[in-house]
Amino acid sequence: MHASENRPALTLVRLPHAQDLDLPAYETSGAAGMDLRAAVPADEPIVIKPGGRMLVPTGFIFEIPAGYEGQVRPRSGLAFKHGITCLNTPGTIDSDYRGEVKVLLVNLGEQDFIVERGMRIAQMIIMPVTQATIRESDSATATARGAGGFGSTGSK
Ligand SMILES: O=c1ccn([C@H]2C[C@H](O)[C@@H](COP(=O)(O)OP(=O)(O)OP(=O)(O)O)O2)c(=O)[nH]1
Ligand SMILES: [Mg+2]
Repeated sequence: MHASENRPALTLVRLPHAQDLDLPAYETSGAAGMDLRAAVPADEPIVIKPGGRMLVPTGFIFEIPAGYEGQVRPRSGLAFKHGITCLNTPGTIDSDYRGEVKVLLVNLGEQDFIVERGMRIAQMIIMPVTQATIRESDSATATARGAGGFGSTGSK
């Protein structure tokens, strides 16, 4: 466990359809993310067809502390074994969002994928984030790179 004084406080609000689900938690002491579980009805699993996408509820509101964002990222095991990933990865959870966190899964595999209740479908990372001040200018300042990009410095 890392020193608690360095950890931002995260409040989770459990929604009625998540009553029996485990609270999202870090699975190991050094885990970067806490796993998110599918809050789908036990008798109505979600089926994601090959090439299809589905929005999967997690059953929780995350009150992300000011100065942080939530990032919803895929789990590598699901990606490797089933071709299941998050379509909009990393999903952005704003600190002022008070709706249920949902996970947009896409099936890049060849088989139907069945999302069952309580399945760990993605992970949530809490990251510091900054809002810039924004101003408009007529021209950009000069640099050595200039407008070069997309391989302009060579491949070796
Ligand atoms: O994977 C995700 C991504 C987003 N959200 C929620 C939280 C986030 O704060 C809100 C808006 O997300 P985003 O800004 O990425 O979507 P948008 O299409 O720009 O919607 P909006 O106009 O509501 O900002 O949707 C999720 O629950 N899961
Ligand atoms: Mg937005």
